[in-house]
Amino acid sequence: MFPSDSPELALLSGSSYFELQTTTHGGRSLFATTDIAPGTRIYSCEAPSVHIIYRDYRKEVCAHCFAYSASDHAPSTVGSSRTWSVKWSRADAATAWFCSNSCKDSWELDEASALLMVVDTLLTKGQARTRKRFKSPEEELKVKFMLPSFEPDDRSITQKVIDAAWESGEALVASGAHLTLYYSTLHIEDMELEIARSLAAAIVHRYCDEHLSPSDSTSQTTCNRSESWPQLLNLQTNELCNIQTRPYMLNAYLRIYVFLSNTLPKYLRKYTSTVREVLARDTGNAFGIWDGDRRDEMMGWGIWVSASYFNHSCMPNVQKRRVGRELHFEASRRIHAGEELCVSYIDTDLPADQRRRELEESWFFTCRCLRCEKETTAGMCVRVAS
Ligand SMILES: C[S@@+](CC[C@H](N)C(=O)[O-])C[C@H]1O[C@@H](n2cnc3c(N)ncnc32)[C@H](O)[C@@H]1O
Repeated sequence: MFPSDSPELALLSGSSYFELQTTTHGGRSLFATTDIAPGTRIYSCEAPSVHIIYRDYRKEVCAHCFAYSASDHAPSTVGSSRTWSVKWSRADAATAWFCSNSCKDSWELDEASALLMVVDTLLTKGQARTRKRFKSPEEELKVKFMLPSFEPDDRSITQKVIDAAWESGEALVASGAHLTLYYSTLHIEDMELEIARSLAAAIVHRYCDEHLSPSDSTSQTTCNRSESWPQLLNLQTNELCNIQTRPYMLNAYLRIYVFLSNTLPKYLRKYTSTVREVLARDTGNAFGIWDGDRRDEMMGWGIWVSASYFNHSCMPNVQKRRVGRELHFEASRRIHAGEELCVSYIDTDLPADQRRRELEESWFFTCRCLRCEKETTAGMCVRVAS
């Protein structure tokens, strides 16, 4: 059971349909405290604490409600360009697009919004400053050994190795001349820039949360970040299994850390520990922001902190639906008091071995849901019998 002042309980205390429990098979999970009729909205999570819309979609996805202008349901006001026409722009900042003036107004109420656009432009300019060529093979070699590097099939990754790699990153950031050379020859790639943008968004939100006056903190301006930083930190971390599965990601993470540490304005640099903290939690806790129900295109992703407490089942009883910025969770069948409330993270029509592989490779866990347990047991019986 969770103490009454635990961050998890504070976060989920609004629901009369469930309680948080610790399971033997899959960490913390939500359990029904009452019988629930099909179609009942069990929970809504207001807005992501961290999110990113990929650059390629910026003109087509409303910066506030994530409506997609090129979807089948787009209103006729969207012209042949298939982009939204309501804009927010400023000389030293990236432009934001909206599906309506009311979305623009709501977005502007959050004081982090304009700052994010300024930081976005700094990052784009920063990327251009990382494109210097090496003066000589010796210089290239020198830069190569400034940070540790991991190969795709590296089997040596332990928590100690990861900690040491991050310490090297911090030392490089503190190093002056080495940093200047490393940074200018980084050649930050577009996907790394996207990750850097999402981490910069988390940093800006932390900064704004700390610098909002107490009177503001109860106003509408903070409603988009009702789930605060300590609650995000309380999410399960997947750092070790993520890096053990994809060691090369650590190379990218360190490069992004150095890039942000040297690109962000000085007043944001004190928050660069956010980079590792978010990267340890986004894998396994983030939800994709998709274009619609058909899930053809992922336009970005976000962490809706309280929504991350729903475990997975290959026979789910809860359906997740995004409505604008909100995530809604509804009973997909009759649920009895005491049942675990689960959504599905993957396509549950896949055969057992494919589901298992996808959950292990992309979500880093072996599924212990009732269906998988049954199918595994049945498989074992068949193997014994044959
Ligand atoms: C989004 S989090 C869900 C909340 C998590 N249980 C916690 O304590 O923070 C996903 C993680 O929960 C666990 N999990 C979720 N569904 C599971 C399942 N069906 N079988 C085993 N573990 C599961 C895995 O550790 C997975 O990485």
